[in-house]
Amino acid sequence: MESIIEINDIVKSYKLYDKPMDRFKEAIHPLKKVYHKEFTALNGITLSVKKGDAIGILGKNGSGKSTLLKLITGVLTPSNGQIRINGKISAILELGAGFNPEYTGRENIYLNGLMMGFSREQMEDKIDSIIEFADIGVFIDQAVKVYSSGMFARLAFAVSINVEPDILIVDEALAVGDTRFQTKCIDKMKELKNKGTTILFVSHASEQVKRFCNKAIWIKDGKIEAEGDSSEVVDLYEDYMKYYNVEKDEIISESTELDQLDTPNEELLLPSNPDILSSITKVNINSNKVKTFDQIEIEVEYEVYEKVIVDLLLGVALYTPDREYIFGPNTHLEKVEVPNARGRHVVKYIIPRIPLLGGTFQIDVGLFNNEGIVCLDYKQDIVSFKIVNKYFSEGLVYINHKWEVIK
Ligand SMILES: Nc1ncnc2c1ncn2[C@@H]1O[C@H](COP(=O)(O)OP(=O)(O)OP(=O)(O)O)[C@@H](O)[C@H]1O
Repeated sequence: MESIIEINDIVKSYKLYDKPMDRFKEAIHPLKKVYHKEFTALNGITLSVKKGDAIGILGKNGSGKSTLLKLITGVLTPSNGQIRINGKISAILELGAGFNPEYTGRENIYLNGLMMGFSREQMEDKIDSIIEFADIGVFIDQAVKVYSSGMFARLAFAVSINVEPDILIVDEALAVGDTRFQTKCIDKMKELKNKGTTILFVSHASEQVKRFCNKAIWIKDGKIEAEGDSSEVVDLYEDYMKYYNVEKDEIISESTELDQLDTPNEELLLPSNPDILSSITKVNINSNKVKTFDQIEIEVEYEVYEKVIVDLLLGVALYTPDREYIFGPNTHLEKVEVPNARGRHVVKYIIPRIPLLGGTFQIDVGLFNNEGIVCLDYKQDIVSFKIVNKYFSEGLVYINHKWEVIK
């Protein structure tokens, strides 16, 4: 298949000056004295992106992700190497980039359209759907300098995904939007992906990359450390982050505390924040102390505040006390339908024979939509249980096995 982005051995170095004045001194020095140090942010990146790929870009802070995206969009030029782009790019880079702060939202839509090569007439056909998607009310006719980061994200998304790009670049922009808007954006991104748009997607939530992207690259210290199937690259990256205890952002969404939700009647609790579409209201476990091969039952009660939440899924994850992830199935992957209409629902998760050996284990419960990309509610360590046995084996988990004496 043809490649839409070809990157060949690019290097990007920045000049670092100790003082702003040094830049000026260097520019005017008659003997061309050097006042800067070189810092190489990207060092020999080679990458070929095929049309229709959704590529996740992983890497800890400062690893060079944004630099790579800025090179692809042409905001920066490489110090060395070549980039070949074979289509129209629409990018959501830093919030507010590409907007004129003095112009209104509406004027900025036209401005962005012009930069993308659309005429004013062509933009006139698109403006209503862009404004509807952004959904920022009267602010659309206010200067964007008064916008909140959430409004910026809405406008930037609305423009970028409504201008029929061949390549859509999203750098962390989803993180600022509220749940409802995130859902809308993911739906639209999926639609574009299905139509063959190539998507480059940076997210600190590596689970989002696993679920949305088919491929991923991991950038470490300005070089590609791993690339390939998104699930494999995310696992490698997560292992590294865990092993080196590298700080990373939590994926956990805002959530309401369970105790305040414990109501005796069947009336739905109204969330304090209209952005909450669904919440986990109770989690029970059948027993806090069991033996290996006993049955574990976890009952999850949750509420849906929308008429219906499309693709609602429930996940239950099992962890050791030091947050080693043991097992985390979800209803989407296992094609189980859970109730998703307005109301209070209860779903039971059953492990008929728990194979874990002794120890204390923690349970996380999460509600998501969009195949697990958008988190609606997440409760970490919500219940725990202990496994106590008479000594019969060692290790974390009992694995079926047999012994054969050969000689
Ligand atoms: N204009 C600049 N001048 C000097 N150094 C820069 C400049 N822009 C970025 N850098 C440096 O280059 C490195 C890579 O930055 P980049 O923003 O690409 O990383 P990132 O992976 O996108 O990080 P984050 O996840 O924090 O956004 C960092 O060490 C950063 O400090």
